Amino acid sequence: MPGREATRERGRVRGDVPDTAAITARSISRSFGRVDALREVSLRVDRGEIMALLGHNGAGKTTLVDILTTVLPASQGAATVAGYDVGRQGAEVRRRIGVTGQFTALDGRLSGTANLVLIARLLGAGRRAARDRARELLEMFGLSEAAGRPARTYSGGMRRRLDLAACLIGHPQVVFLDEPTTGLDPSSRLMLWEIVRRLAREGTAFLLTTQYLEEADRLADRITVLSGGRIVASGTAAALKAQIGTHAVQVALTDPTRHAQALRALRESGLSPHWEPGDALLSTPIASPAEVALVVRTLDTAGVSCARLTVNEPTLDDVYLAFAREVPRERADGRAAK
Ligand SMILES: Nc1ncnc2c1ncn2[C@@H]1O[C@H](COP(=O)(O)OP(=O)(O)OP(=O)(O)O)[C@@H](O)[C@H]1O
Repeated sequence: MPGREATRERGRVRGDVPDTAAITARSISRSFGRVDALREVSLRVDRGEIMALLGHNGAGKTTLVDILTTVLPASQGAATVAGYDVGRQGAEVRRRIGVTGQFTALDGRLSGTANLVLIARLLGAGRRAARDRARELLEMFGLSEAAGRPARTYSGGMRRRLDLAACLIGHPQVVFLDEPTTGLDPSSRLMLWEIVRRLAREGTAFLLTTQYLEEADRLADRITVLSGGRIVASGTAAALKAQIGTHAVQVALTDPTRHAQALRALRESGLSPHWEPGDALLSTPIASPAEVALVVRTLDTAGVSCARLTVNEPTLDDVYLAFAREVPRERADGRAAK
């Protein structure tokens, strides 16, 4: 529609936002009373890029996504999505984004097709175009066979796929995925990753929040780690891994009650080990394979013996724990600063 297009171009934020930017956030802060949920967060996601947002519970992920999707105003700072200012041009932003979870209220009595057709019609598509788009998406998500069944008969995984299909109906330029594969079986997970990659290759930008470090590692072009409302690390998985060390040593202790002692000794040797109750292995990133000897010597001197020791590439767990630790825990929990 040329008129609408012209209005869109006039409304586009002018200035320093280059054309390839799908999301820009500059010094975004948000407080809830005395709680600083986000503190001076700046990031950029380009068209066709997949960015993963990693963080503990309460790190600020939802708050950031809510601000970028115009659900919440920022207390400070500015952000654009698809070229529009989220504070001043909310309707323009909303027209160009897809948000998963938004359609969890899909009508269970309606079939998969009927649900998608209804949403397409609400977005202004003609009857024929709505049906075509619904068929295309149901096929893309492996739901063609179930297309005629009421959505309430779908499994959890199928409903999640239908939800993502629903958020893609309007060909959004930017898609926000909240924990996209939580609860999905491995094959549904792979299918979803494949669809996301394909859409990204076609130019759609994705911002996904995930607790699955493997998901961020395998799917995202770049990862942003949030802790206590601040960005504590950002970069490709490879760059983040390189920042904390080239390898990680994983150790299974012969006596599982000696973890605290092992952690203390390794820290005193200048290493950054981590282990949580319930973990089978204690892991510590090292700067070079030569430092394996330091780990062995340290544990030996501390009188802690190992049942097994392996050397691997650092995992995102190593990355996450190394960076997130830099913010005091009470901040990560979101409690107000003194
Ligand atoms: N409406 C609100 N009122 C008060 N505090 C809030 C509100 N929304 C969020 N917070 C606080 O802001 C901080 C960040 O919360 P947020 O939900 O953004 O974190 P999150 O990273 O999405 O966590 P989760 O993984 O648990 O969803 C938390 O301390 C939270 O308690």
